[in-house]
Amino acid sequence: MGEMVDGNDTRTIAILGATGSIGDSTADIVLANRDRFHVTTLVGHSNVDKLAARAKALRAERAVVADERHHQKLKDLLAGTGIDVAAGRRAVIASAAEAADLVVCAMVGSPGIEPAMAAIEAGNTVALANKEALVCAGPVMMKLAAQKGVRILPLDSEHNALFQVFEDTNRSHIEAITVTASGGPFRTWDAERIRSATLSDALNHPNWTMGQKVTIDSATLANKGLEVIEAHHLFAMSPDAIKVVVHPQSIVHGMVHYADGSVLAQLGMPDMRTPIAAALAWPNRYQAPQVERLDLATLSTLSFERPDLERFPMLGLAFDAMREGAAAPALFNAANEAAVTAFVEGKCAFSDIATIVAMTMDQALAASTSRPFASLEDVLSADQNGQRLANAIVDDQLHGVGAPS
Ligand SMILES: NC(=O)C1=CN([C@@H]2O[C@H](COP(=O)(O)OP(=O)(O)OC[C@H]3O[C@@H](n4cnc5c(N)ncnc54)[C@H](OP(=O)(O)O)[C@@H]3O)[C@@H](O)[C@H]2O)C=CC1
Ligand SMILES: CC(=O)[C@@H](O)[C@H](O)COP(=O)(O)O
Ligand SMILES: [Mn+2]
Repeated sequence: MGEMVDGNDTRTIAILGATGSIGDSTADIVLANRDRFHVTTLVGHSNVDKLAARAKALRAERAVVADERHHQKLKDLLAGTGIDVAAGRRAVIASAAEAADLVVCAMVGSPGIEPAMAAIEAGNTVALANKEALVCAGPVMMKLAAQKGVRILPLDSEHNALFQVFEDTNRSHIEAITVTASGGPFRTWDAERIRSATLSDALNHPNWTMGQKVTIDSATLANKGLEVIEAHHLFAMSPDAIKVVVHPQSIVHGMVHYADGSVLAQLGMPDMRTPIAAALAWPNRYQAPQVERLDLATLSTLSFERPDLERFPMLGLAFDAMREGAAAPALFNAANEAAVTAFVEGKCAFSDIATIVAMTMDQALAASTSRPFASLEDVLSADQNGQRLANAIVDDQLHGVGAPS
């Protein structure tokens, strides 16, 4: 990536997931720093109206839609603009592999694994929001990044916070890191009420405006579980050195605990444009004029509490998966993706998400000897296996049991 020497460099940037929530925040930062970026490719899945509008607004070279059924419409929308158009999964992966100073990986879920790996294989710096890709591919992805000398810049707010602290301090004598959790919309709900939570309840995040899947993950605390595994790989921290604390205001995003008792933290308003600006500008700083400035005296209260693993079993399951290693994190993620889809489709109750994940992991791990992943194929196969098992549990065992009436 081009280093900022005089503060006037221009970075080429590709954005995968350009039409999503992270895509929105990334576009804001690019537009606020227009002369800093040259946008190569924007990738979306099916929202071609938004993709075309964004490609024009960001003056992108190319727009790629993953779902080929929308190819013609995208061509029509961008006719006469000079913006190239492509479609299909191969084109998405090829976009990630094109030379760019930064590839923002912000697709949701395991479909983002191969594009992220392709970007790293090509030697591109990756700005990673798509935590599921790293959770699934962990050691394979980190090994490839090390081999290729590729830096993975975290966009996830907590990991970006920790990255910022690490960048500014000596990375020795670290005892632990803390990832904060808002606690989600059900932080104060009792177990019975959580059991029958509706989709609209789950989408009512107290602090962050995000895509549907990560918002539901925040409600189950699966998001925090994924983030713990993400931190394990990104920062090479042992499972015992990764802590989670519930912090309902989402102002303190991450903390690093040192051997002398010091704890360094990064703070900011809950707005993804701050971590995105920090990652896209690294090792410098760019403008994020849209972000409300932090005023602690106005906020007045920052509170912290322990997570409750009984009401939120997904967090404990994620710690188990991280400690088990090998296929377990990919299975955890795959089962969660399938269970969240089932919940969204009304096929299971909110609390069944954890049941489906626990059953999937028990079945999968009992049926195979757990060996470390050697390749991307191992990762993709565990993902498919986890999705298949979880979907079978939804169809065969939970059918009609947990579904809301
Ligand atoms: N939103 C946030 O604040 C945060 C998000 N993250 C992580 O970032 C990732 C993205 O989250 P978010 O932006 O909220 O999600 P959204 O659902 O808002 O956006 C997802 C994006 O991915 C695209 N997409 C979905 N499936 C595919 C596919 N198969 N191929 C190509 N593109 C695809 C969508 O296209 P289309 O619009 O056309 O469907 C859209 O651009 C997730 O992994 C999430 O956990 C992490 C921290 C914070
Ligand atoms: C903005 C971001 O980074 C999200 O991943 C956030 O962490 C979600 O909030 P929760 O703390 O509720 O999971
Ligand atoms: Mn996060």
